[in-house]
Amino acid sequence: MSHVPRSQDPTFSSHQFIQLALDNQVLKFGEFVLKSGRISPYFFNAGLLATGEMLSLLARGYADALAEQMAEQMAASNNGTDEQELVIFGAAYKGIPFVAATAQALWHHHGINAKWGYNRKEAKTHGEGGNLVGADVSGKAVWVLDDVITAGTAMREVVDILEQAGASVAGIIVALDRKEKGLAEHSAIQELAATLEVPVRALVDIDDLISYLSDGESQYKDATQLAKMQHYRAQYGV
Ligand SMILES: O=P(O)(O)OC[C@H]1O[C@H](OP(=O)(O)OP(=O)(O)O)[C@H](O)[C@@H]1O
Ligand SMILES: O=C(O)c1cc(=O)[nH]c(=O)[nH]1
Repeated sequence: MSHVPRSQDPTFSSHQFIQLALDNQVLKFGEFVLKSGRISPYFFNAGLLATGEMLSLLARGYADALAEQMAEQMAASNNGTDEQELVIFGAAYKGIPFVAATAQALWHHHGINAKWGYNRKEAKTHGEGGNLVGADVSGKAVWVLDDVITAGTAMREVVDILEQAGASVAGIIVALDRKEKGLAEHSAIQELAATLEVPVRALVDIDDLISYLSDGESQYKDATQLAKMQHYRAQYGV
């Protein structure tokens, strides 16, 4: 087992992330029923980002994107002298480990002491009760983190949960944007950005994956698979 000191941790690279995701079956090809009911020829199973290397790389991606957003906001406000509070929120379930790892990456790599929390899918009826865990989000503008966005249903649910808790959404970051139709003809990300009037970002998207798979050098290059993905995109993609 090799040890890479933290100071040498790589910055996020979409190419490396896709390579690791393919090598570890996080990205799989076949026939998958999605939350939206769509039948997809590919699936991103973020539950299999189950090593320290992959979790660290992903968390670095979220953290770098958040730090960039914070720097932009600071530059835009009061000559950059305002101290900005950062509250990040993981969407259950897969967003939960990612928000925790991102809070650590923000601290280690950017010196940002973010507050973090997440939701439970089933409200707890004993002890502290409720469906929110971690930092108090009431009255806060919160960045939401999730693994993947398809039709946007999960994200709309999280937005509702946060609004009911008295929070607002400051922005959204997902690891993978499948670039699919949301409620109408625009993509789920475009709809959320327009409705909430906040930045909505993805670390990688389906076009990155398709260009990776189309690369003649890639061991995963597969014309049949690519054709299936293009066919699916023609049906549901934006
Ligand atoms: O944009 P959408 O069409 O809503 O699809 C994407 C959502 O689907 C999955 O959630 P799911 O509830 O299936 O999984 P999880 O509980 O394992 O996070 C995924 O984690 C996203 O949150
Ligand atoms: O739309 C979904 O349900 C979905 C798509 C995907 O690629 N990965 C996932 O976990 N869920």
